[in-house]
Amino acid sequence: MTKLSVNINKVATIRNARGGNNPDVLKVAVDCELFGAQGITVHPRPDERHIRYMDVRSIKPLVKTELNIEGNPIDKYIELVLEVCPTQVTLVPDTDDQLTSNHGWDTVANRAFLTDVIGRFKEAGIRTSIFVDPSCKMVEGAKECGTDRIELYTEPYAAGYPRNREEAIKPFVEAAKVAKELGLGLNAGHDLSLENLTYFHRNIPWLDEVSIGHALICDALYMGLGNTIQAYLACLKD
Ligand SMILES: CC(=O)[C@@H](O)[C@H](O)COP(=O)(O)O
Ligand SMILES: NCC(=O)COP(=O)(O)O
Repeated sequence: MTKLSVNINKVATIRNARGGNNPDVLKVAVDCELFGAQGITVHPRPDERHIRYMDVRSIKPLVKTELNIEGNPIDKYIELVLEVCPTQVTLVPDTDDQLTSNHGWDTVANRAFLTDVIGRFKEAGIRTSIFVDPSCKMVEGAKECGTDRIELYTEPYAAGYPRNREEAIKPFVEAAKVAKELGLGLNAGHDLSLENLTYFHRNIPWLDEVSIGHALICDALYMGLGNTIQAYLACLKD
């Protein structure tokens, strides 16, 4: 079964535009679960322009499914994750001024650092995932770091899908096969949508989780949050 984790960063972005508490990010997290989401993802960035560190602290006791905290493991992020103790932590190599995540880790060059950080989170009982490009070498490198899972960075798949989906999926299937052979859990995310999700899942049915934010929140403007979550869940049916 592939779980749907809803990334609520975009909800926080709208709230932050006016400085008040509308929409209420905490209520949205709870409602996503009521509507069928099997996880909540948050991605706090150092400038807190999306979800804030304080939001993450407040969300933890409310989430009844799985809380996934994504981000670059700088010191204050590591402290936050160890304090909140989510179900899963996903390490993403973002720079501070990045518009959004746009690449995975070089798991070979950063092996010592990643091994150390992964070890600290696992010692605290937190499942770990490393965000990687669809490269067999990077998946093997992630395994060497001791992580439980990887998350495939799916933007290139989403970008290539309208032109040639057979070509776009190829490196992802290869990387996913390597992950499976190595016994790594498998997540995927970035720019997945109602257009491209079914095909991705059909070709990699052993996916453990997808985390989806941007397209899902955009769809919810037209379809409503409940209908939208149900539509995404339907793409993940076995
Ligand atoms: C790692 C990843 O791909 C997502 O967390 C993505 O970066 C969403 O973040 P924003 O919606 O805040 O851009
Ligand atoms: N890990 C990917 C994620 O959480 C959401 O990415 P997107 O759907 O907002 O591009």
